[in-house]
Amino acid sequence: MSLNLAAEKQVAIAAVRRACVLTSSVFNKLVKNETVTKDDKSPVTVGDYSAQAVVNTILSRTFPDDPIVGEEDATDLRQESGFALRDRIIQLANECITGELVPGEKEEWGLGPNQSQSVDELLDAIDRGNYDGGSTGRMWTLDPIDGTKGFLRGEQYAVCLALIINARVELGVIGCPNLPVNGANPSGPRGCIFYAVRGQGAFQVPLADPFTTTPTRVSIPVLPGDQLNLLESVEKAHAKLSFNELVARELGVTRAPTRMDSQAKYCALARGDGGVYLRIPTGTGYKEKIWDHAPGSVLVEEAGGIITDSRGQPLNFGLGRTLGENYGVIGAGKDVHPRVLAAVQKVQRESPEEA
Ligand SMILES: Nc1ncnc2c1ncn2[C@@H]1O[C@H](COP(=O)(O)O)[C@@H](OP(=O)(O)O)[C@H]1O
Ligand SMILES: [Mg+2]
Repeated sequence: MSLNLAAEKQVAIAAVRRACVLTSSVFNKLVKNETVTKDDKSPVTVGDYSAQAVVNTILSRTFPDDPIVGEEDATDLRQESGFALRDRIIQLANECITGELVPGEKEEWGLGPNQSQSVDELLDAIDRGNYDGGSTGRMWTLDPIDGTKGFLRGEQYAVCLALIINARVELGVIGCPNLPVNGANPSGPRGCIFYAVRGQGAFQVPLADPFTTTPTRVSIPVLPGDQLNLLESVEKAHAKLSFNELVARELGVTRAPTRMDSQAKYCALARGDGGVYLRIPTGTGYKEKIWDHAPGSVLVEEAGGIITDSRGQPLNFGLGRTLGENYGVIGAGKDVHPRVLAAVQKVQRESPEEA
């Protein structure tokens, strides 16, 4: 049975859009600014905290009883050493919250010129992301800047929000400020929001105007082997890319892989930008976080795809803040997924040093 979730969807899209405006402006003000050195992580810290403050403020107003599993917590900002950072974050969050309403937004969501928040209110909002997760009831997952490395490079990153009910992802919204609106035209206009409610399909809307534009339904086309390519992380520490090469060979994939940071990969897969999402653990014991996969997985499933781990099991969003022991992630269209899974398992058997 499909839940309606119309109100949740509307609020989540609005929250993600606001957070994308905020993170884009942080990038333009701080990262492009010559005074920030290449290794300086402060823009991403400022962007992460303030975007989480904004999204959680909106969720607290609209769904006050829902817990939130968010990536950040405000402990560091409550110490004296964090006060300078805290003040920048509060200012940015309030600028974002008090921006004029756009069509589709409502003042009772805590948005608009009269809704400025106190320091304590915003720190408490950040800390509302400290829920431990679990297998029952409703909870939101939030990654305010997924793909922090991509954000700093001016490449792909995403603002990612999902609603999980009884361990099943029912709603996912992903904002991609730097993703081309049309995957076939990489130099064209950028900035999209993708969303899906389970049972209702997957959609793309422009980030600049998500409520008044007719949504485009996205789905994964049936692709012949020679048109497939692998969608994979940029960061070598996040996934075993040498394993992907062996799987590509096994599948007869001739196209070069597409490397991009963040859940923008799930979005690219969902709209048929030629791919198979493949994330094989590097063997460090790292556990995947639920906020890094919840919205992307429902989006791909609603676009007609399948998401499993390398055993062929569904991802388990009911174990807490992580997905538990890491068996990786495989995402592909329904027709292709069984072949990818078989190829992954074959490489695991035949090249155990890679598995
Ligand atoms: N060793 C590791 N293995 C797998 N994923 C990791 C990892 N270390 C960090 N990550 C996660 O990978 C995410 C980025 O995904 P991708 O590799 O697809 O771009 C990061 O999200 P953040 O950037 O929000 O921290 C982080 O949560
Ligand atoms: Mg992340």
